[in-house]
Amino acid sequence: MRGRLLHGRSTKAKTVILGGLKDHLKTIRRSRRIVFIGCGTSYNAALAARPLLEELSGIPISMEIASDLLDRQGLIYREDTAVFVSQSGETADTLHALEYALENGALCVGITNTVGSAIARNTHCGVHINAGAEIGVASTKAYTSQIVVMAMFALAISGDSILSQARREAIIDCLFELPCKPHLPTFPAHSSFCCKVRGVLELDQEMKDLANLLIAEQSLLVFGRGYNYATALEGALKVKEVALMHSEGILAGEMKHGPLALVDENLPIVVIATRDACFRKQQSVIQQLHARNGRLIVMCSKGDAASVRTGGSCKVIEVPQAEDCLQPVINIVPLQVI
Ligand SMILES: N[C@@H]1[C@@H](O)[C@H](O)[C@@H](COP(=O)(O)O)O[C@@H]1O
Repeated sequence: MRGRLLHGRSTKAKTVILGGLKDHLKTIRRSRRIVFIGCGTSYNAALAARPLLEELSGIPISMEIASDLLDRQGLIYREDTAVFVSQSGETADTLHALEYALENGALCVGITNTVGSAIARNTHCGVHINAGAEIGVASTKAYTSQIVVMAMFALAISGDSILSQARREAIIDCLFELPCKPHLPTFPAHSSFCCKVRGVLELDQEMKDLANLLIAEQSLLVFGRGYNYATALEGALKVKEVALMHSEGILAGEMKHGPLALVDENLPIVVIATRDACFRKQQSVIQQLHARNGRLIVMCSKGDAASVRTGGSCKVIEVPQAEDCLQPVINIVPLQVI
């Protein structure tokens, strides 16, 4: 992740300025709902940002996979804000969904990586994620940058409510602690500056060793919930797209309603259990998977290995801890490396 994503957009005064949105913020805040629309990785990035968007905006947030919205001719109202998330800005289904939302009179916002793309040109306003070119077919740095931009979008529309001030400031502080390349003039000059993304990239060799163990497997499940449900979907998507191996992202809260039937001592299962409001629930999921002799790989926050080994042995990946809503930016990295 590059520092230029934040450049000039987030300040030491702890405010977020998104120039491409400033003339439309009032309309966005008055929306009846905000609908996020995308495909693949871009959809997953919006899903990762949804809890924070709901928390800070107080506006109902819906999620639409572009092709499904079009298949159903789903409802879009003139009082809606429709946000189109796309790395390339050219994905056919997302573009058609944009035409559809424009016809229905919604305010259309683009979040893209490609200046001058069709989505950037045809939306009313928007934000560029400045992630740099994605070379491979699988979006990686664009994913983490999209989450960061959507967190900044949430901060920008949340206004200046006193109630959420401490939360907003903690998120802005954490944004400064994420990047690998701290070359910004606006970066705080304190000595405890830490690059959390660099911290997680240090797991590179460990993840490659793990990948070698998984190479002969037929399938991999990834369990996540809350902020990290999207991490489970995106981790599984990367394994499919890049390793050409079957993989499924599973909402851990749905474990009892089907997925548990697949658990045995052979099928590898990644459980994302970093510290947040869902941690205890994930500990209970781990216990239930252990009870079925599941072959577990648990991702937890640094220092939590003992708390996740409850009731059995498993491989543990410890990652740096970030603010809960930005933890998906850290947690996806080991899965991308796999
Ligand atoms: N293989 C790519 C995915 O990696 C990408 O997530 C999706 C959406 O692309 P975009 O974000 O450019 O709209 O398109 C393709 O399916």
